[in-house]
Amino acid sequence: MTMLKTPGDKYRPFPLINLPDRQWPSRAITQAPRWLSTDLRDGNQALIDPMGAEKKSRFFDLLLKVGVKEIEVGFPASGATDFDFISGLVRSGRIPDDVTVQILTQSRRDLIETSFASLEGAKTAIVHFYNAVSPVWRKVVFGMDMAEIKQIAVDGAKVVRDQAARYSGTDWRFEYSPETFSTAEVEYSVEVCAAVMDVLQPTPDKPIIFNLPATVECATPNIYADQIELFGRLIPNRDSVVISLHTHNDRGTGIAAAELGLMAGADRVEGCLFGNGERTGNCDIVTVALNMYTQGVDPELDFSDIDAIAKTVEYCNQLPIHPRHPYVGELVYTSFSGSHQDAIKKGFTAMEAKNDPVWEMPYLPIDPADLGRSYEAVIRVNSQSGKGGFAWVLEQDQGLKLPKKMQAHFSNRVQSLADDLGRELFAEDIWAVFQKTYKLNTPQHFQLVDYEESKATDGTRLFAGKIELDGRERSVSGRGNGLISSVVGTLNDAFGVSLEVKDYSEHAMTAGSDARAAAYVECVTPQGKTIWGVGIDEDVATASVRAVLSAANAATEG
Ligand SMILES: CC(=O)SCCNC(=O)CCNC(=O)[C@H](O)C(C)(C)COP(=O)(O)OP(=O)(O)OC[C@H]1O[C@@H](n2cnc3c(N)ncnc32)[C@H](O)[C@@H]1OP(=O)(O)O
Ligand SMILES: CC(C)C(=O)C(=O)O
Repeated sequence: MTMLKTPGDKYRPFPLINLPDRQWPSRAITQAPRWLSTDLRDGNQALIDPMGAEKKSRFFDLLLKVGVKEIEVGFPASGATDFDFISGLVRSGRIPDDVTVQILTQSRRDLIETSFASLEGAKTAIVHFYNAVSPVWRKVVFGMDMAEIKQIAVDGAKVVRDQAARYSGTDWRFEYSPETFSTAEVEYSVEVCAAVMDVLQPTPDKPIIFNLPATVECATPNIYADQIELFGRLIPNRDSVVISLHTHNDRGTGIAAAELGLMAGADRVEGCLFGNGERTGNCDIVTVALNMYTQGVDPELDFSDIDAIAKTVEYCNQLPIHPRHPYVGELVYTSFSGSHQDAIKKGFTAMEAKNDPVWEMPYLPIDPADLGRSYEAVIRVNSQSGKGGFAWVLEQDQGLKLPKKMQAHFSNRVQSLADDLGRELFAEDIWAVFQKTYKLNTPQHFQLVDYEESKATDGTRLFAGKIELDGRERSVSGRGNGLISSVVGTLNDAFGVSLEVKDYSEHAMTAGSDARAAAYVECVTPQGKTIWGVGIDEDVATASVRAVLSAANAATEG
């Protein structure tokens, strides 16, 4: 078999929904929905090895920490693992008062009865029952017509109602899913849901949750939004109904569908952390929530330590999270390419300089620090990188802020190293080549001896010390530009090294090394060659002398 030249022979386009006065395209998401985590159910049923009690327990605690208030804890009728976990959880008293657990069952008497038994003793709980309603399932799975399918839902609702009356100590809530909603006729789903309402008699105080799943995502997300908006218009007693979204990601647009569904009037979103779930996964509620956050809307979920959350999720699911997964992947805040690095570095400088917290950052839609990520990984260096890349790494790692012209000078060295090694350059690679280029860790040709610094009455630093070469020593002293001129003059007069200083800068160091000041000097030799010198020292005046000596060493060593 190969891909068809005429796929239309095999596949049909999804029909559009006739909703010319649709409202959702001009709406925005302005508040957090109710969130339902289905990690322990839809996520769990999609795992190669479903979670046992220990992993389920850890996941449950994680969800509490994140702040999820409604948690689908399992499918009690699936077997002892889920039943025991759920009944154990209920009896343990580990369910906080503001958290409601939910279970799922097919709309079948025996399974519903088992499900209620698992929740016996709960203060409050949501019983979620479902049956598929769309044409292919009606025809292929059930071999039933529309009336018979509706009857499955109604019969299930009756069992749910009667079981709730039997276990009257619990404040029961109900959720019904017309499974495969997004591939069914909306009017028919409404008809089935209305029939369920007739049995369960929801009220505005005790509404029923209608979960409208894109069980298999088969259309663009605008169509799902149309279906949700239409359902909301047609369902009777809308104020007694909570509309819940449950999207899957078969076309890769499960998150977009949930977002458009919220714009279309839904109240609640079901999904899994980082999008685990059947086939291509459920809606990733982390991404939906953080998308809201980056629009200035509080999602009411806490992902401040996203890496710890990811670690627990990976452990429980035994599935890795992709390095490019939105918000959490290892590489999602990292730029390797030169122009991105340049823009990000400028962005951080501009953020430091401005006096308000509004995030204006090229290429980074969210501040990684909000999710507990450091800025270190924001820029990494390889052969695709530019000046901004290594300058950032030297600044983060060593506290050095290279002058722009010097970055251009050092750039060739970094580029050659990256090309030679054919791999990422780490901070230690860049620091090593920097030290080598500016003679920082090699035995110095010109040495500084017997030196000290003091503070002048105007607060500037005064330097006094000696330059030494091959046993010959010459004293230099002074401060600021005068000191640099004195060193350059001494090098010329006493040692025959002629350098003209073109540029000089210095700064206090805030990261990395123990030293506290760095100085950079751009010199030109009589032959017109540009040489940069770097000095690092506890004191700024000493750093500046060292910078000139570093240039002199480079000039004399060739
Ligand atoms: C889209 C979703 O994610 S839905 C959730 C799916 N999750 C799970 O299935 C996980 C847990 N499930 C299980 O462990 C098992 O399916 C069990 C134990 C619950 C039931 O197992 P079985 O009794 O073997 O039934 P099975 O699930 O295979 O369903 C087959 C029968 O139920 C019928 N059925 C399927 N879904 C439903 C439903 N929602 N309501 C009523 N009947 C249903 C089928 O038509 C079929 O009937 P048939 O035997 O007359 O042809
Ligand atoms: C049972 C429903 C909610 C479901 O999991 C789905 O349709 O994907």
